[in-house]
Amino acid sequence: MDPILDIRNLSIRYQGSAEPAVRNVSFTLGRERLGIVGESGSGKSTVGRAIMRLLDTAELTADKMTFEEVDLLNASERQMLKVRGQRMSMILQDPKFSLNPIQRCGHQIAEAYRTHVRCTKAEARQRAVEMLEQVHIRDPERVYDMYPHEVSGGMGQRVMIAMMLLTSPDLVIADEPTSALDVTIRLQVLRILDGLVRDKGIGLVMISHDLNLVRAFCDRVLIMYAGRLVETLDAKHLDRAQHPYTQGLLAAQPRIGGPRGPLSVLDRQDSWLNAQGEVA
Ligand SMILES: Nc1ncnc2c1ncn2[C@@H]1O[C@H](COP(=O)(O)OP(=O)(O)OP(=O)(O)O)[C@@H](O)[C@H]1O
Repeated sequence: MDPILDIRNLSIRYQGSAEPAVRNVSFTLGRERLGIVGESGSGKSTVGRAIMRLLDTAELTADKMTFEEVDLLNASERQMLKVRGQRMSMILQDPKFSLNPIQRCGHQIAEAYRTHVRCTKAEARQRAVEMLEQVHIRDPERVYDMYPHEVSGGMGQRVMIAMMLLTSPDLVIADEPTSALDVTIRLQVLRILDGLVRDKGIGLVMISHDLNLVRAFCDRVLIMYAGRLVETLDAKHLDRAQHPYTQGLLAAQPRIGGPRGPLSVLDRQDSWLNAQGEVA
């Protein structure tokens, strides 16, 4: 089956920056959960925003960058408006910044529905309530009428996912979707995302700092370091990592139940990148 995403040699340089934020990154995505892991500033979110074509202030080059039949390098903004929000969606870390603070949660979902589908206000409301049910909100009529500041972080994140599901996207990019949530709520949100991959066959890109989370949740993992893709591994075979950066990340993970001792600290080496700045 053709991949949902096919990216070859993607490089991105922000205007005014001497160094590219992303260099020669290549990967494909099928109907699977793909993790992108790396430290802060390694370029993970830049890759996510590039796929959505949300980088106005950056120069982007690639040999190929396609989403299904859409050529993301050459698509017009008009085409992208149709693709973005309908066939591909993004979930960000904190719903507080994504939801409109002065509109009731359900109203925001209903209005989003009406931008895509011609229908009455009552039909849009009905659809919004159904979406809230789909993300396991127990009392959807009540949550429909709540303002974003009245719902918890986990509930807000589910409202965002409900909004995203309106158009049955094929690709979801989740950028640290659970970092602001406590452990039990995090599991609920992950279960919903997992259901989307299993039941609806979407492709999910999960951007995260958390190697343990990605290891448990994803099928494959891309490891980024200093804008480069240093390694791609099956999540269940992370322990077979060859690159010293990945090995260092794994060694730096605290282990519950293991012997206590000082946590290992990642010691970066210039030799991880060669003189041309490529992965050694
Ligand atoms: N709008 C921007 N303008 C200029 N430089 C930027 C911009 N956004 C990000 N950068 C730079 O690009 C590099 C990659 O940033 P990016 O946010 O993609 O990293 P990240 O791995 O997602 O980090 P984090 O985990 O902290 O979100 C960093 O050096 C960052 O400072």
